[in-house]
Amino acid sequence: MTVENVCIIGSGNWGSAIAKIVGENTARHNNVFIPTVRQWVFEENVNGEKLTEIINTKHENVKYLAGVSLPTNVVAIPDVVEACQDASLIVFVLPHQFVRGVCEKMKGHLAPNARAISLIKGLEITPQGTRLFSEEISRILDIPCAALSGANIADEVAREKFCESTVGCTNIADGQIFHKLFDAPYFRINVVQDHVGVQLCGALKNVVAVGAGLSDGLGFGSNTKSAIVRRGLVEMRKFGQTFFGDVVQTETFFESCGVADLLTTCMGGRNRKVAEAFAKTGKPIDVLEAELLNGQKLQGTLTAKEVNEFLSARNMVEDFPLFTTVYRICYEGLDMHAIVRDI
Ligand SMILES: NC(=O)c1ccc[n+]([C@@H]2O[C@H](COP(=O)([O-])OP(=O)(O)OC[C@H]3O[C@@H](n4cnc5c(N)ncnc54)[C@H](O)[C@@H]3O)[C@@H](O)[C@H]2O)c1
Ligand SMILES: O=P(O)(O)OC[C@H](O)CO
Repeated sequence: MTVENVCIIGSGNWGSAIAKIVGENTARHNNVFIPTVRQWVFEENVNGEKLTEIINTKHENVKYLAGVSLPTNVVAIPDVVEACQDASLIVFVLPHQFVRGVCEKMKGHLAPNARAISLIKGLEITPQGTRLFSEEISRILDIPCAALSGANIADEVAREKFCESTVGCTNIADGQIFHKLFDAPYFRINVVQDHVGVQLCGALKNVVAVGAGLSDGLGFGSNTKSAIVRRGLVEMRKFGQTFFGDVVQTETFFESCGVADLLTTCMGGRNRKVAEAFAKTGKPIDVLEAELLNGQKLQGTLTAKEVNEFLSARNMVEDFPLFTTVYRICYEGLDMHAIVRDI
């Protein structure tokens, strides 16, 4: 059996939580994986010290996942080329706005047997249409790419509170390897072959979460939020059916990446939190992101804009009233009460 060499690209809130799981699993299954996991960390100064040095000495990402110990076999590296060299399994876990730039730097430096998995929740919009991040990574780096997504708020996963997640992988043998890399007693993995549906759910739920946060901020109750969640789920499935046809399976919406992630993100996620504050204060979203998230990045408003560009180009904004209303409230100054009036 080939021994797999793992690297992680990204070290934010989710990147750090997943590094804990991956580090634990490579050490446990040392007949399948080389125990050392290299993690590319976007270098920054934290209280006068380099974040990579803090991670490598204290074994804690004090900025993005404070209070959680990382396995000592996870090694932080500031140079992305050095981090990915010789890796056979590459885990991408970055805010979606940075993916293309980072992949361009990695291009031409990968091992011939490299395969990737994307944990990114977002969509890449191109003039031709939407592109999933697995496709964008495959296109730039010329390697196969699977996807992992689920009802996984990073802080809860890192504190080993039980949850599930979904791996979407068309190659069955690689799906089994990814199962070994991520599955843990507190992080149960189900592997499906619909990697498109897995990613579509992960991206679109963030737009619904913004709607749920607006509802909370305006003082509506559980019934209203449930209505937004239900309509969001309908639009997510419709988006999949309309633009990806039979490639996206209805069953995928019942996996952790589907309805479960939609629920958790609308109850406890960062998109919900910032949208609630937006409805309460009227401050610009980017100001609230900086004030409330300590360097973590919001995905839902950006995805709402990207989805709107995609739908506008096809004259289809009215077919997705919730996605469109979230966009108009966040970017066009539409009255926030439209979140219940216009959907
Ligand atoms: N946090 C969660 O609970 C969670 C759970 C599941 C999935 N996700 C998804 O995982 C992905 C990564 O999210 P996260 O929570 O790890 O990140 P995050 O929101 O904590 O983002 C901060 C990260 O972005 C990096 N960064 C900042 N500027 C950069 C630049 N110019 N170039 C490259 N990197 C830069 C920072 O160094 C840091 O690692 C997202 O798609 C998110 O939707 C997040
Ligand atoms: O905090 P959010 O809104 O980015 O959501 C986090 C995760 O995607 C929940 O699974």
